[in-house]
Amino acid sequence: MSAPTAAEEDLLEYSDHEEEEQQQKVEATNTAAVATGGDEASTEVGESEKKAGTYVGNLQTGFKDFLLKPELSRAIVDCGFEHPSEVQQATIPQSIHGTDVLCQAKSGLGKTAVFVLSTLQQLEPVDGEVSVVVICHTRELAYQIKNEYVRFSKYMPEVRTGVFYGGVNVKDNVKELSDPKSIPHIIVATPGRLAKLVREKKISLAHLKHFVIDECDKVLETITMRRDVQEIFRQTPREKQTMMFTATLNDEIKPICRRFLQNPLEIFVDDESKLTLHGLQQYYWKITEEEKNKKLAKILDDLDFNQVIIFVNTSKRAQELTKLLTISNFPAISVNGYMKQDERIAKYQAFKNFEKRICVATDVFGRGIDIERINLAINYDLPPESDQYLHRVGRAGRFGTKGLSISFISSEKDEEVLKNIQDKFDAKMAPYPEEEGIDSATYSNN
Ligand SMILES: Nc1ncnc2c1ncn2[C@@H]1O[C@H](COP(=O)(O)OP(=O)(O)OP(=O)(O)O)[C@@H](O)[C@H]1O
Repeated sequence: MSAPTAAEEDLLEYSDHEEEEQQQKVEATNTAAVATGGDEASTEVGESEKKAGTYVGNLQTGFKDFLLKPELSRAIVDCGFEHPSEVQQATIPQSIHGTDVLCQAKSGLGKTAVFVLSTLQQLEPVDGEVSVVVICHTRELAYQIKNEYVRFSKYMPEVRTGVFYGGVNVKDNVKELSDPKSIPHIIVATPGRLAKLVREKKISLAHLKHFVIDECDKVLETITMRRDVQEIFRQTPREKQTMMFTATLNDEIKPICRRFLQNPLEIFVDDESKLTLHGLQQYYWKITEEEKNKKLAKILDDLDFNQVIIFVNTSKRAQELTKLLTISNFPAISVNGYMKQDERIAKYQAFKNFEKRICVATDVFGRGIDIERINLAINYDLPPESDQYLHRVGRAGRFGTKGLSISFISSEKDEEVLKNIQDKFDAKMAPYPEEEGIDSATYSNN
């Protein structure tokens, strides 16, 4: 097979969900389970898992109980983390010792810190050797994860982290990889660009110790990405730790994940209704397509939001809506697949820095993106499938905070998806109370 051209390579990375979607069928069962070695006859996570709405597990447990390196413990304190969340408590004690992990846990409850802390704890940096690879499905998420590594390795000045994704000049990557003194010990990458660098022997993964896939269901269900991941994986040593994370994991993708894993710790929220975020109020609003702009303006006028993310289903619609909002005096940022990569990252950073309060995005921002001040997520277009809904609304109400989501329902297809969401996730979605409004105290964290 010939190597892909630059344009093809860009296509290998997920941009907007119109490209590839698979309807997923998941059977919900009634246990939140931790199992090892692929044995799904599992043990329960613990009492705290059963309490609806809890995000911090046993408050007696502190990060100090994990006996992390002092330089890591200091960085955790600096980041303001006081207690590990449930998923962190359930996973870190084993993952810091090199156990493989397959982990499904709610959005926004700190899966990133599980693999960042576990890999940094075990890392012994050697010049010229890549020890950790983290793969994720979008460039903005790769950039965000790289920043998490920078934050937590603050007191480990010898550790270098690099980020590689399509849409930027490959020569810059090659330059960084050509000198042992600049080769990153930790690489965060999207699959297309990393596969290219591996294929062209610009990078050696012969010393790799940890292989992580974030949003693993998305990465592995998208055929092009799965092919790239396999190609990369084949270039890594057999003896290594492999970890995978997501909020949604259906029964079809689980066995595919397991092919990469050896005797893993498995953490599943088998009862999908437990994936609903309890700090998040969810509403739907049945309106026509033509009414959407007027109703959106009403929401933006009426609600006292901190930052809002508005999801649409195509890049073209993102651009048009951003333009319309801006001329209507709602200054908005857009992040979508039509933009040049450096512009996309700049907009992401500007929104994260609170330079604008409104962001119109496609599914480029639908998963993983962590912006603390977002307390309102609007589905201007409903996504075509229910898992994606869960990821999108999870951008509001991060780490147990309060938030609000409003979804426009304007077609028969939307009605169908709405029903699936309500059946699957036990989401208590109410009609949007246009007349009486919503008390801002119920969705503000101030
Ligand atoms: N123990 C903790 N204490 C306080 N804040 C935390 C803790 N762990 C994580 N956070 C913060 O919670 C937010 C959400 O974490 P993160 O992005 O890792 O969630 P996630 O589980 O990966 O979500 P998603 O499934 O949406 O990608 C981040 O801002 C992170 O810094």
